[in-house]
Amino acid sequence: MRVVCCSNSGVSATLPSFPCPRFPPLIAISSIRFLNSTPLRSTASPRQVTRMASKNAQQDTRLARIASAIRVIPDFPKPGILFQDITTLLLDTKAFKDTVDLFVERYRDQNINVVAGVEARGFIFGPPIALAIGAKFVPMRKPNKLPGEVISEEYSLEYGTDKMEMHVGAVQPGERALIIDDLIATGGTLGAAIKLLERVGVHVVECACVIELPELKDLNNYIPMTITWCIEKLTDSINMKGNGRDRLGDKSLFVLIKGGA
Ligand SMILES: O=P(O)(O)OC[C@H]1O[C@H](OP(=O)(O)OP(=O)(O)O)[C@H](O)[C@@H]1O
Ligand SMILES: Nc1ncnc2[nH]cnc12
Repeated sequence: MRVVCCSNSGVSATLPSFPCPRFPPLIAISSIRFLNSTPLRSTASPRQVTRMASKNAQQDTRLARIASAIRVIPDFPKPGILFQDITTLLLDTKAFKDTVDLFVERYRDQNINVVAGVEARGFIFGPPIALAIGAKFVPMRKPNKLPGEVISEEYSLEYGTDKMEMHVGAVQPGERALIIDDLIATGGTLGAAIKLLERVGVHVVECACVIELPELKDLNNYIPMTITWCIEKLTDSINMKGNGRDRLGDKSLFVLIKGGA
């Protein structure tokens, strides 16, 4: 999987993971990571360089606002989970608009016909993006929710399995799709959405999420390995190469914010 973090600017924000009191206030950003920075081309004129620099600064501000509008609630829905709560992002009209705008800016010239949103939180971000880029919105639902004929795909959760469904006829072979969800953890959910669309001949251009969580199994893997290997893995993570690279196979993933484990 290729992971792209707000690659237009080369910037993504990082959410802190820290012990919080229950229902903490809106979090502050601990750091902003500069990733995949697009080098300024030597052929750019001074005016172009200034314009690019000011665009990057504008995107930094937007990502900082988005990151600080996401609330982290420890031990929800069960002990040990740091829940990334995007409902507080929806309360901040500017941060919500910035979130939608960043996706729209990336996808509006990509000839995308379908925005597929994953239930439930992909239904929040998907429709405004679909409307803005002139694509139809297709809901990817939990089982037994869609009334018409469906195709379905089973996928693994940490414990057990789940199923995702899509209406037959909602998409056509050859269409170009963007898959939207709020968050990627194991990648099982997005993987199922990719399979469903590809089974009916749709080209999945990219998956996009607001937040990416690091894969816990990656972190566990650090423990028994050699110090050199650990340093390499950590360097990869810092450069956004290691984390979650295999979660979606070779499919590209675009994320705005890196959440803590
Ligand atoms: O990458 P994964 O490990 O598959 O996890 C990510 C999924 O988990 C959450 O949804 P959840 O299943 O909690 O459903 P909900 O949005 O209906 O609450 C989240 O909104 C993603 O859809
Ligand atoms: N930590 C988390 N916060 C919010 N949604 C999630 N889905 C899976 N893990 C999650």
